[in-house]
Amino acid sequence: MTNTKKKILLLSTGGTIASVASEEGLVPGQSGAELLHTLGGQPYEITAKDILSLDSSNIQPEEWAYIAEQIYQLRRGYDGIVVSHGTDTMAYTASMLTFMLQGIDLPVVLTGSQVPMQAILSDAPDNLRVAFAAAATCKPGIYIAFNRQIMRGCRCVKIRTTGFDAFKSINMDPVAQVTSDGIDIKHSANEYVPSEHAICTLNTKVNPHVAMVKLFPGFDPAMLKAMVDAGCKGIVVEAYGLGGMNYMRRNMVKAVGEIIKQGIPVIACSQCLYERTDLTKYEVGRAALLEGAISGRDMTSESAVTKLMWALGQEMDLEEIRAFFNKDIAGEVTIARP
Ligand SMILES: NC(=O)C[C@H](N)C(=O)O
Repeated sequence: MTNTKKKILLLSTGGTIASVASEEGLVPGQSGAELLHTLGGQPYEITAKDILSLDSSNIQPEEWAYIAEQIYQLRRGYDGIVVSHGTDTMAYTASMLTFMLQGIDLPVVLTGSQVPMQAILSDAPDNLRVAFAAAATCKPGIYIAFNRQIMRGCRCVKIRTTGFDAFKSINMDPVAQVTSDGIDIKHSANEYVPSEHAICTLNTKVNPHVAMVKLFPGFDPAMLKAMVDAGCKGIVVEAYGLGGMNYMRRNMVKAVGEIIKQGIPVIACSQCLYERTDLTKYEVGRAALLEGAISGRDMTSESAVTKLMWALGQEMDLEEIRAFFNKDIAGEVTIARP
């Protein structure tokens, strides 16, 4: 008899899901095999591999590159991959994997939990079960599975510190959900993102010399210039509302213009979680646009900053980065106006 079970690879990286109590507080301590043991039997053939054991607060560009390499090198022979990961920076990792692994040819599903797997009433078993089901049935792509929803990774934001409903898919419905009878997953049409890459490519070059600044009334634009003087090669500004920036008294618009004239890209995103940036509507947005600010449109800040790091890693110049931000690489941005 042939074995028809789907083959899934579990890559464990740490996070609360794998954490155990220590005198210093919760620390990752459980292996992927231990997570699987607690979870119990699954209708898949699952292989576990521990690649990191970190709280995700410690996951940085070096770890993104390593995770991407592991996915790229180990993916052959599997129907899908689940990456167990801390929740704190999961949305950043998912976004960056989207850019590092363009044209990914199997589903890669990140998941984690708010309560360790070891705790009796943890959310970990449910999240893992849904992640495995997603890895077995979703179209190729990078996803986050959490609290019964499967979301495009590059659209996700962590919105809760402790609640089980920790992730929201921003400006795009979840690509799939667990059905109310709990038997299946209901997939939606926006699960599939056509890729320019016919084959999966691994490109882990990033430039982490970027800054992300949340604007607030009273912010001194000289700070922005100080960042550039300190070696910053690109800035994401979380501006107000549709992307507006102040020019009165403290002239943020002028500072942005001066930085762009030095060839340094400035991406204008919104502090608002939902809906898009539109620099054309108000004078305070148009002024920034005239100075050369690049609109982040409906991207999350997590996606914008990782896209910028990746673009700078490819040594794109200002105009190439502008063109790159006008393109949808893997479902992270809506280019056409509704
Ligand atoms: N819920 C979690 O996983 C939080 C943890 N500090 C982490 O991100 O690794």
